[in-house]
Amino acid sequence: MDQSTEHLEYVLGCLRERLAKIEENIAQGEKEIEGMHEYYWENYTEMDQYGYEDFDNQQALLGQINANQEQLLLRQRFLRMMDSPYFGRVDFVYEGEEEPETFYIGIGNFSREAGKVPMVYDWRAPVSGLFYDYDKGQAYYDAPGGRMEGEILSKWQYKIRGGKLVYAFENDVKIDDDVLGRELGNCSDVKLKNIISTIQKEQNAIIRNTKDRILVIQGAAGSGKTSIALHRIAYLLYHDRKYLKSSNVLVLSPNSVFSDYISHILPELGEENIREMSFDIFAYHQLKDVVHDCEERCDQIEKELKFPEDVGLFAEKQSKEFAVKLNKYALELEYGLMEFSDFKFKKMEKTEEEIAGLFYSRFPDIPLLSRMDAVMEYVTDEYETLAGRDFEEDEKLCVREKFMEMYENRDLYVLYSRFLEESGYPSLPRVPREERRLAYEDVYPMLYLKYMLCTCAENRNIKHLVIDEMQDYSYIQYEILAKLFSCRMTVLGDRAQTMEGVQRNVMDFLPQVLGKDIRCLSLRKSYRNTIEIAEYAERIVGGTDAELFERHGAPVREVIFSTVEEALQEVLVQLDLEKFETAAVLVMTQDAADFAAGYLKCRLEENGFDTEKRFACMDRNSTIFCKGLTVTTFYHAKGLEFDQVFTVYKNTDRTPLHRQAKYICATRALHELCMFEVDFGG
Ligand SMILES: Nc1ncnc2c1ncn2[C@@H]1O[C@H](COP(=O)(O)OP(=O)(O)OP(=O)(O)O)[C@@H](O)[C@H]1O
Repeated sequence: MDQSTEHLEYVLGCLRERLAKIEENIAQGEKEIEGMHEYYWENYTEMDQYGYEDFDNQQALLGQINANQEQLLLRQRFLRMMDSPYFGRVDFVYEGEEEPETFYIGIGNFSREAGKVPMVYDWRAPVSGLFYDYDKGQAYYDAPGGRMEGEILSKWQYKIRGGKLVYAFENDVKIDDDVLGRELGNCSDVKLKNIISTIQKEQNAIIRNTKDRILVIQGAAGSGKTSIALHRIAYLLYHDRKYLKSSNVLVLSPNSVFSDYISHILPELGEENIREMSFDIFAYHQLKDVVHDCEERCDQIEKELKFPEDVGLFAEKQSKEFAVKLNKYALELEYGLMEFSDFKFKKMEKTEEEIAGLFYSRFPDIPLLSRMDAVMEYVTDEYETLAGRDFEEDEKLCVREKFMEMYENRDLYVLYSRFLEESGYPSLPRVPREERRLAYEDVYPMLYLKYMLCTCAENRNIKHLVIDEMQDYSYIQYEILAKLFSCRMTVLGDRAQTMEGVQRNVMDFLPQVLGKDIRCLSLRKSYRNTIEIAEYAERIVGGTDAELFERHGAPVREVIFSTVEEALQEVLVQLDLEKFETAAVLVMTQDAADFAAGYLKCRLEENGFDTEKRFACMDRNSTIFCKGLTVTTFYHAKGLEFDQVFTVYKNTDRTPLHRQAKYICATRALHELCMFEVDFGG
């Protein structure tokens, strides 16, 4: 047995022992909990009348439950480590010492007994930085007690699966790229995978950045932005357990399956999953008292694809200039909207002047439409104190109604529509609430106006916000986000993947909106695609400054067909789900996706393919990312990747938005890409 295997056996043995002890602790803990329950039920009638004993019992029970929970989590981690206890090793000699120390690095800390020196270090521990940041030679890491300097004598990389050593390499011959190449050459694990064994130096600097409140990562398609953002969250959770819990982190996701797509990274890294939110759904919830329905981003994209010459006022209405106009309008409403009058309810009285005085002088900082509530509460409190009694509920309603009558109008829909008209834009249709469907171009401006006119509850529970695909959010959306969240942020994106005709660089305005303490870092190296695919994709957008990872594959196949059916027939010929785990047919519009999905599903079923399990047509309502073949639009495929991609488009699809769409499709492919054009004449 060689040294590597011997050490592995030794660590696995220790893990087994520790697991056996944990099992004992869990069984013992469960017994204790059961005993406490029994004791309680047998004795609760005799416990002291003040509840002290009851309280003590509850505390003890809670303590035991927490202790057991901790043991269960440890068991989970160590069971995972039985499969692969570590993936790296650094032999490091501290300055002034002679003997090197060996550090094994894995998914989590492991020591033979709780509190003893670890046999394996968590990849997020300070010492593990040596593994990611340095080759052999002088190196240092920053420990809580200060900087630790020394020399790396050797560095090793291991692949261990099912407790068996697949390979072990000493790392001074630039094996990094070999190992990474092998990892990237594998078929996708269906969902996004953790990359802890091959994190690159430039990526590590971002993951371990704790200094900057707002970190913006700009990077080429496939440069690992999403992966890094999630590893960064895992790192921050590990280093700041007291302040940050998984439930304090929120991801703004680009599509409805994204949450499923990233769902197993954090649990794999021993953390609980984080929350995810679609901004469009959030906006709808915020406006549903005012309108019946709101269009989503995908409705807007579909419109732009179908009627490219009539893109409407979308861009204009999301701009800074438009937000400035809305600000001005909100200021004008300060006086224009108010119709103060004398107030009288039973013996409670106030003159028009008194109310206006309170409104403008006492509560000037409260947004206009929420301010009258403050005035009402003030006046009511005053009266109730003097009268020595509180109003009944129905009286309160009556009082509120009278106060609210002092607004000429409180309907946000009407106010926004008036603004449009006054500013020279077409107004909104005058229809009852049940028929109000808000066009996408008006959703965020109306929400912006709402937050100017009504108090917006800042989301204090969220302490870290991740914004993926940052280029897809507009100025006005960032203004809204800034009002909602004042927490730390990781913002990531790629301007080359903008879903509009013109590529958007949000860094042009982000510092104005989020403040100056933004650090912007870029990732130039792209890992997802083979060289052939990446170079092809670059040509679509006229080049990017991405550095490509040297991994070769089949050339991109470009074929022209006369009908969509012929193109889809060829998809069936080329589709290789023996070789690949995931494949996708990506098209421009939802109609095209529905047609392709219907056609392919029928043909696949004729051939005995299990479409229940291995086929999906992904649309705005999908929430699961599946193995097998997915048919969807380019905009739903944002942020995802597939082993084999077929893009089917028409030869007439030639607008700048189509170009962006093709780029997004092409960069989704890991190993094989087919670009199928259908000749519609034209
Ligand atoms: N250091 C790494 N080691 C192994 N794989 C990596 C590494 N960095 C990135 N990858 C892989 O590259 C692919 C792209 O990563 P990811 O989806 O995070 O990139 P992205 O920049 O968010 O892409 P896009 O903007 O195109 O959606 C994934 O398969 C990921 O596992």
